Amino acid sequence: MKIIYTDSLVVGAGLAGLRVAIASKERGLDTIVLSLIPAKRSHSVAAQGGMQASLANTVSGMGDNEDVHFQDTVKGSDWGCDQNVARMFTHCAPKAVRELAHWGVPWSRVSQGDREVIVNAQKVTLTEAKEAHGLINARDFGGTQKWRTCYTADGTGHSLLYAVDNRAISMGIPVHERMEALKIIHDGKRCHGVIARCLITGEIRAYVAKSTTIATGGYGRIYEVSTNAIICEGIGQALALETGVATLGNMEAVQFHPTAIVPVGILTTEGCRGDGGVLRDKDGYRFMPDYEPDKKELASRDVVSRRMTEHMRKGKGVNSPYGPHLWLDITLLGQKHIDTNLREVKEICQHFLGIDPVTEWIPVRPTQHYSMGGIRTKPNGESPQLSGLFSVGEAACWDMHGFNRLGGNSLAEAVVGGMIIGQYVADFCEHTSLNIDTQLIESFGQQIDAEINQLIDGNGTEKAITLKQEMQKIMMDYVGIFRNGAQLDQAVKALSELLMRSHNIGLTCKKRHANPELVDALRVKRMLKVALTVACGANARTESRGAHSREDYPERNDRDWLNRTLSSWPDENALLPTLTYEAIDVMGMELPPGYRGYGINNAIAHPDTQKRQQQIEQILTELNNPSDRHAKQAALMPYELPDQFKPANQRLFDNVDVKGDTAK
Ligand SMILES: Cc1cc2nc3c(=O)[nH]c(=O)nc-3n(C[C@H](O)[C@H](O)[C@H](O)COP(=O)(O)OP(=O)(O)OC[C@H]3O[C@@H](n4cnc5c(N)ncnc54)[C@H](O)[C@@H]3O)c2cc1C
Repeated sequence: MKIIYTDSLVVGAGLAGLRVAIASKERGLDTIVLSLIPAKRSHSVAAQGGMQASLANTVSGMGDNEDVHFQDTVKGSDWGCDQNVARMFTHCAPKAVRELAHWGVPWSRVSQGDREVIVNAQKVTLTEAKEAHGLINARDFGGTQKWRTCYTADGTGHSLLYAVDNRAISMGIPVHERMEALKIIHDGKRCHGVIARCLITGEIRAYVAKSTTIATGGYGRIYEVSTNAIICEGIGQALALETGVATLGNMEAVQFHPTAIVPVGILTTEGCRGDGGVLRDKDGYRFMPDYEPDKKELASRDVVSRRMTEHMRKGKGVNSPYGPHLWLDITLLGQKHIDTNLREVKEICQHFLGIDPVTEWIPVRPTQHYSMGGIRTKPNGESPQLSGLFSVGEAACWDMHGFNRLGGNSLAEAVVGGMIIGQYVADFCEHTSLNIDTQLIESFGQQIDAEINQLIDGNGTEKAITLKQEMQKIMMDYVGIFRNGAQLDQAVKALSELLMRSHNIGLTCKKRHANPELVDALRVKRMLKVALTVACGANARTESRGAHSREDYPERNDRDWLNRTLSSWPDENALLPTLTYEAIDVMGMELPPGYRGYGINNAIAHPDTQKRQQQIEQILTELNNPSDRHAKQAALMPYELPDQFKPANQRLFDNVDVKGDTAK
């Protein structure tokens, strides 16, 4: 087995992984990136709508800053996030957007003067300031108080990934494509790299490194219908899980996006609603204002997806051969707007539905979209259990999203998280040395060899693709938008049986090199373990928080459940994960639990909430300069950041007293 040594190993060439690799390389470290596919085809490229950062250039973003973005993120998470991390993130997001502009991202820009937009289905004129002309623009997205989502039409992920990958190429960072990481090399305390398999030749290689960063994206494809690319199968999470040491956080927190097209599940961006599109039922009636009078279509995604499902359950969905759906109406935005700002959506509608969204409504239904759960890390991105193992982006539970992430906060997490964690990874590499017994490396390589030999030479009778499809259906039917104990019990039982059956997989094609059947066989067992962490976590969490919605426990229960689920895998033969819980300390919160401002207001309070609220009031009254928001925040909840990111962000209208909504 070939052994390749490096300082900083990054598994995953999406936005998050590449950004960490750039940070390592900038610090002079030898850096290698592994990817299933060419970097520019990573799933980040599919992101449409935009990236949140509180630049406050546009008139509807005036008054925005880190504090407002922080509040939106914490409320969006249904108080499930790590508020320290949300602070690190919101502070650095404007810096990341400007850095990306410097690297060539053609952000949509503000044009001074009047422009007509659609707000709440009405034409409204916005007047952009002369001073803002040419600065980075922002659009409205769900769950935010300000227009904060920076965008390049509806191809934001494409622009970002191309710019970041081009930057990585210009720095000479090697991406080893078609290399699939299958096992983490570790000694129970320290991570030493991965064993990977070349998808073309079948060669098994060891990559041994000072730091190993898992940036493999989400696990959406454990579901039957998902907006995710087909490679988003959760193998990164499985890598960590199979160490038996590293934990996964909040795996039950799975987001359903309100507007994927029916039946195939391709996304139409939240930008459609952000720009003024509305949802209609079978009668053409705009129903969201009845459910959410304040935010309407722009409540956060978990809320809108549930409201849509409720409405369809009342018989208001449009019947189709593929089940009921609702309509997304963007006709009111007009051809020019759609052609310039939503052109990918238009093409998707034309190519996959044969309709023109300029004149016709789009059939949509909530569909699996995002993984809030992932490899649990500390705020510096490192696993609390395995030193040298880092994780970032959708693969990780860093945890800035809690139980629901806001639209536009994920691209931002990938680049901002990559920017910050990249520095911690580089620090780690600079202060550590490679010291590993080569026998340990060989033993992990032999485990993968043995697994492949068993599949090829054994006489198993199960088909990997069948097990995968059964798993995907179980997840869709029983671990979806609305969950209940009876169905979750069924899901756990059925998934465990599938896991048992996966030990008896056999192959029709016995080739060791490029062999999709072998790839599926290696993955499905891992995917099933990931699926079990989701189903078991959901079954155990007897409350509703963010995207985790229990019909039998409809309240958010801060008293008993203000915590993070940690899953680990006890041993190779186990059929269920072990769950433990990490408390979220209310007394350390800058923003104690409260009402989100949308959705149902039914939380059972945590006993410390009132105490912390009083403590905050006390701290604020004792401040010398209560109008200095940086001093205020530092007094309430100081947080760590690498030095270069600490300076305050500057905004065009910093010294202007902004009152209320400036739309006229
Ligand atoms: C259709 C769609 C639209 C979206 N639009 C938006 C948006 O407008 N705004 C927003 O904020 N978010 C959006 N998101 C979410 C956002 O795009 C993703 O969360 C984000 O891009 C994930 O980036 P990442 O770097 O973590 O992972 P990815 O971009 O998924 O990259 C994962 C990488 O890991 C590699 N990999 C995976 N497994 C292995 C393995 N075992 N071995 C080696 N390599 C491996 C892959 O090859 C890939 O390079 C959207 C998501 C979807 C599905």
